[in-house]
Amino acid sequence: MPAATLDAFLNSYLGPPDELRSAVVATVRQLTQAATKVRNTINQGVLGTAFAGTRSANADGDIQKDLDIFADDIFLDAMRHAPVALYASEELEQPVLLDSQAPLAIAIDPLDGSSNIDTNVSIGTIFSLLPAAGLPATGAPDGNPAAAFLQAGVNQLGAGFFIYGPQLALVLSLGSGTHVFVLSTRLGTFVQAYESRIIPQRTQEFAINAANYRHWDEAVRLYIDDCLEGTEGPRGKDFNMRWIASLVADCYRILMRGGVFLYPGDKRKGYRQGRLRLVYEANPIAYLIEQAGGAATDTITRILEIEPESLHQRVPVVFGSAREVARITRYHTEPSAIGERAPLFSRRGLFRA
Ligand SMILES: O=P(O)(O)OC[C@H]1O[C@](O)(COP(=O)(O)O)[C@@H](O)[C@@H]1O
Ligand SMILES: [Mg+2]
Ligand SMILES: [Mg+2]
Repeated sequence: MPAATLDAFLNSYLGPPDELRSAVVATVRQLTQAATKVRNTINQGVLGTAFAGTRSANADGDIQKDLDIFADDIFLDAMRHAPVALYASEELEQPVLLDSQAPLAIAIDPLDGSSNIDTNVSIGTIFSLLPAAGLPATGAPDGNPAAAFLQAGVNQLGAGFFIYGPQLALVLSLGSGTHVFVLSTRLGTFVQAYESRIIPQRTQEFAINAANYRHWDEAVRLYIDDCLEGTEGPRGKDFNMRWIASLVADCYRILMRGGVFLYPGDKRKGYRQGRLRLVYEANPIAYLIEQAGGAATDTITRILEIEPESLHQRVPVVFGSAREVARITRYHTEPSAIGERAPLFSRRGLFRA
């Protein structure tokens, strides 16, 4: 039976006394309060006129909108009341040290899908919870607090995202399945909507920004070409395409009905490693996807096994239905098979679903 509320779910996760577990639970509770505040501001749209304009660039060179900064402030403030040692954000060059004795480190994308703010399309907040204990974290020998975040995504204690869409939903995994909670304004609390989502293994739907076609590597082009050829091509079936340009919304759709998402590296300046950030975008999304039976790679390597080299590093990302993700890896690792393709579709047997 699904737990009726997020509170019930968190209480059942708590189990016997355990410092890390209770820290995770306390932090998720603070995050939900902060997300509700951000949601209330988003609901104002342009009436919250303070959020119409743009600011300067963030650590990664992206233009920061006022709502990016506002959300960052709200979440940082909330984490001051949580057992969190370090707060790392897309919007801050360096992590903020909050409490050197606390057991957790949080990495966050406070406002994902910024380009959709003005267009009334779903946006979100992505977070990754890591252990801070035992790391050079709080007093790194080189004085670098970012070192706490340079651990592979398999170390995550939990991950999730809020989606500010028609519903305010929380997609959460604490290591046993990926669960969805929706804010009930009637009850004033998050209520479980889906317990343990399972992503179908196969799919006929892909998500990619096709405007970058000419910049992609050969393997990505061939994969998309084969999908587009539909019943007349080597896949022998028609595909559908979606691209919301909000990672949270594209991920939510895949959790609900399957599909595959690609943001590969490409030949544009600064895009060799794609656009998405490993520590606070790819890792938490990969954790949620794997916990739902899907797969996530950088086209070849499992995202969760990549050792980050820097806090804001980018990574190519492919995630979703496991068989489709594996197929995309084969386009990258079996170039001889790709070479045998058209005009006779001699790869037909290998690549047919
Ligand atoms: O505009 P593009 O190149 O299609 O990129 C869209 C992608 O960029 C992002 O908006 C990056 O996230 P931010 O908005 O947090 O920078 C993703 O949500 C989305 O998947
Ligand atoms: Mg983002
Ligand atoms: Mg962002």
